[in-house]
Amino acid sequence: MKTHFDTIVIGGGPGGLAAAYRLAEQQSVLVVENDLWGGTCPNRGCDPKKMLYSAVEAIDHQHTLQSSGLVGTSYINWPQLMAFKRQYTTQIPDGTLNGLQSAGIRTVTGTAHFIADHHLRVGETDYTADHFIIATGQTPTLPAIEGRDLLQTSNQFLDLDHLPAKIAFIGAGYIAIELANIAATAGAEVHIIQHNKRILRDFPEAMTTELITSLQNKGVQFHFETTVTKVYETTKGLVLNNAGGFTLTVDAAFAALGRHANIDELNLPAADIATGHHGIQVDEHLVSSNPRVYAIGDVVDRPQPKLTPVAGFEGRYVANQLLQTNSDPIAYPLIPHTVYASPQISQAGVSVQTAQENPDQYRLNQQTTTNWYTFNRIKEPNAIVTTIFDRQTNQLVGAAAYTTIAEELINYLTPLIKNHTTAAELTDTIYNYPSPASDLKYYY
Ligand SMILES: Cc1cc2nc3c(=O)[nH]c(=O)nc-3n(C[C@H](O)[C@H](O)[C@H](O)COP(=O)(O)OP(=O)(O)OC[C@H]3O[C@@H](n4cnc5c(N)ncnc54)[C@H](O)[C@@H]3O)c2cc1C
Ligand SMILES: NC(=O)c1ccc[n+]([C@@H]2O[C@H](COP(=O)([O-])OP(=O)(O)OC[C@H]3O[C@@H](n4cnc5c(N)ncnc54)[C@H](O)[C@@H]3O)[C@@H](O)[C@H]2O)c1
Repeated sequence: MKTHFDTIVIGGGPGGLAAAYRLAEQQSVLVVENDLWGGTCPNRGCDPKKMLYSAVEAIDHQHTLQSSGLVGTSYINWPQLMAFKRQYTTQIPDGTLNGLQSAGIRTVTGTAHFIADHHLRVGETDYTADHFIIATGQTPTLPAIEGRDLLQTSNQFLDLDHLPAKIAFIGAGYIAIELANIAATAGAEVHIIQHNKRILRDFPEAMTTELITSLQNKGVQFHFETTVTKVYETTKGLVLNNAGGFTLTVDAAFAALGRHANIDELNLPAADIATGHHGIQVDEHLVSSNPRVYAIGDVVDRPQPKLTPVAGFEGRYVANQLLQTNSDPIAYPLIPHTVYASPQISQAGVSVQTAQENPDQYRLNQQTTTNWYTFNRIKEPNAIVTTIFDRQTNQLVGAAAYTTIAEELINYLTPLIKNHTTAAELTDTIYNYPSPASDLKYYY
């Protein structure tokens, strides 16, 4: 059995797979995965979350169109919605494995750990390689409090057979907000417990404040400036409390206060691979402190957002470095982000906060677009689109949107920012009318 490879990839998620497929065009490649082939995004992240969100979007539209001739109400049948999600997720691990094997990539299921500089052990077998790519991702973080083991995480939420009647989320980032919105729309009583006053700290505050109201209208209850210090079980359910007098009894509680890098099992000191607070330290070429070893995706200690397209971009970048088709330091394109709530908030490029802090450099154009045809047609209750311009060049440099179509709007605006497209150039393009794209010139 072959045990030496040109490159060994540790982790079969979006980052590792992007690297492996590109490398396999010219190299012998082994991928090691210790859990679900395909990684977080398709098994217990982006994709299953958005399968559940499909029903939420439909209910939201039905709700807002009630006064416009759409009669009747729908509700979510959780077990059926979960079956719909599972139809998708159950195919992922085998499909991923078959895809890799068809591309001539060797695969091993097991936990990889280093035993020396270029030596990796999986189970009883030792493997060597000229290069390694660590793409082991992240795991949900549980708070260091009494009773923490009673808390569940997004992994369990996205695979619940039955929706508990009363749910708490600890944290108010992407995961808490997206899952709380799904649970509340599906009929649960939902509480969000946040240690400060801010939700979704990377998104514009004016928009997150609107989102709080929108979620409250769905029945979500926020407990701000509240830190849970103890969790325990009673016959009535799980009790979350703190010494300041906060007590909440729920049927299930989910920790959503961030994720940490999967590095503990890798025995990184054996290969002299340095780590920081947020994972594996890498240079501008994504090389770790060991020149044979690269790291990509969520496991990396870098400021870029931890998102699937970022992991894939880094995977392809490292493969091209190893195939010597690119030797430049990594240069990221614009990275749009969306929180899939009701409505969505999306942004790309220069942030609203940066623009507000630098008024001499940037001009902000914040428009309430609720009454524009596009938003009125779907009875959007409150839509805001903010565009940001460089004062010197008058070029579009950033955008943020608060609407049910924010994800698509930001997908249109991202290339306009990237290509420095002017308003005049936009009027030379014919888009389908009426559609979100035919509004683009009005954001200038
Ligand atoms: C609930 C949720 C929703 C999300 N929604 C979105 C979204 O809407 N859009 C978006 O862009 N991103 C989203 N993300 C983030 C996205 O899932 C990650 O950014 C992406 O999966 C990172 O890819 P990766 O390859 O770096 O890591 P992962 O996908 O985590 O893959 C790493 C793999 O390595 C394996 N592994 C770990 N240790 C070892 C070891 N020692 N040996 C062998 N294998 C190992 C793991 O089992 C895992 O399969 C979401 C995440 C979560 C949790
Ligand atoms: N739509 C998307 O693209 C999407 C969706 C879900 C997840 N993700 C990715 O997954 C990552 C992890 O998501 P997340 O929501 O777990 O993390 P996050 O970093 O987005 O949010 C963590 C939240 O927990 C709060 N918090 C931290 N410590 C706390 C404590 N002790 N008590 C109470 N609250 C506390 C923070 O203030 C913050 O609100 C995201 O950063 C993102 O990269 C992306």
